[in-house]
Amino acid sequence: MSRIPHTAGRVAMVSEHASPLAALGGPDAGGQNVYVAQVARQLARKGYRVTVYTRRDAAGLPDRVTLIDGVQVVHVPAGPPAPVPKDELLPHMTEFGTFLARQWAQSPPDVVHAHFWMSGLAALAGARELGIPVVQTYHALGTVKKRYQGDADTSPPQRLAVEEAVGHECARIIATCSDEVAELKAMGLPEDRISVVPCGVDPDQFTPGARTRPPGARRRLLAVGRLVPRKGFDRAIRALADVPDAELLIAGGPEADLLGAEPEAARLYGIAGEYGVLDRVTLLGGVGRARMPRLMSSADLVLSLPRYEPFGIVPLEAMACATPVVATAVGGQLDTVVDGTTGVLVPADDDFDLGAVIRALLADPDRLARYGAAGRSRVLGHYTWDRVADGVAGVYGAVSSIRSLSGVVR
Ligand SMILES: CC(=O)N[C@H]1[C@@H](OP(=O)(O)OP(=O)(O)OC[C@H]2O[C@@H](n3ccc(=O)[nH]c3=O)[C@H](O)[C@@H]2O)O[C@H](CO)[C@@H](O)[C@@H]1O
Ligand SMILES: O=P([O-])([O-])O[C@@H]1[C@@H](O)[C@H](O)[C@@H](O)[C@H](O)[C@@H]1O
Repeated sequence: MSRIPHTAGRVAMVSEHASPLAALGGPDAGGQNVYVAQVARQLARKGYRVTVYTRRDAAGLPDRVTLIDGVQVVHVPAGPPAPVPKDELLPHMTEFGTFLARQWAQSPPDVVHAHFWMSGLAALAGARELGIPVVQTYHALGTVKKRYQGDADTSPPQRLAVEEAVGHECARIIATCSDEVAELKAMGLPEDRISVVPCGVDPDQFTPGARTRPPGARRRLLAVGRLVPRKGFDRAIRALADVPDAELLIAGGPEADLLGAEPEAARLYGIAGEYGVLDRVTLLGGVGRARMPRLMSSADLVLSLPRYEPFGIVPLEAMACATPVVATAVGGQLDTVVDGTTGVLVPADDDFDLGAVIRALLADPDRLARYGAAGRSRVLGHYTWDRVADGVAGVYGAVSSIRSLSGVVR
């Protein structure tokens, strides 16, 4: 592709805790980081100039980093220049918003795209006086998190009210799936200001690979995500007890040699011990982006078993690798995984006999191959980051003076 002149418009993305430069798999680094990095890259390819504002979480970071031509990442001073759990960041959003207001007064973007509720707050603080339109993507909703996590939810108490206020004030909300639209409507947010644009996958990075393993090797089940209880890795471990000829790999968390200090890793190994499958479960720790496609292609099945999931990028990555998915019938997985075509949707409730579903699939190579091929073709048709960026650019065009160049600049 030849170098593209940047003519389409200036986009400011605000992603307070989720940097496109971060390593993935920890409690606060996952899908939002991937989304921001990928959409920013694709927009730049289409001719937009994108600046991503994310919190400075280490003293030595440069003020500004070029991600690729057309995408800059700015490290915003807001709170201590050290890691802070995202649920403790709210008090630093005033400083974040003041920084944005100062930057944008000097050099205003055409549109601001805020990611997560706290970014919405900071983005509106920076953009309000200047009249710059703010587009909001929540990635996760406090109402849903509270419903499922109850007292275990460590979000600050202001989250629900701020989330709602941001939704009322922003120019447009981008929801990622129909389930999220229903949740937003239940919050009282106006449907006519909600656009649905899903998340995506890079089909050139995530490609089908050889699934060959040495003779006699166990069948491989894989689960991937931030190493947090709500991702349902415990369900995958319990199901493994009913699938005698398989191993389960779990990717997520810090680097493998630091897993020992991770309470969630200890909890999962404890469950594996209790169910007698310790010798067949391996926690890999955080797996880098370069290794992920090969890992996903090496699996016979990817298990995505969260109790709730706003969207879920992991099933798309598996499908792009032609690996069938067993997923809980929740959130965005209801849109992406087609039951009986690209995988199997299972109830999120713990009593369901997951082992039986997995055994039946592993015993049927034709079905696995069929589901894998259908998954790949589904992501190519609906879920590439390139398409996602077109959808996002369409929303920018609707709320700002940016002329949408989707489909023109390639
Ligand atoms: C609870 C919640 O808020 N979930 C949402 C969150 O992402 P959340 O982080 O929960 O989950 P996702 O499955 O969407 O994304 C995880 C990403 O991290 C990657 N990964 C994970 C572990 C690892 O070791 N290495 C690695 O690269 C995965 O390959 C994937 O690309 O925002 C996403 C983007 O809106 C949504 O799709 C999720 O529904
Ligand atoms: O699951 P959760 O704790 O609400 O919040 C998550 C963040 O911590 C994570 O960084 C991000 O990638 C996800 O999109 C999601 O927003």
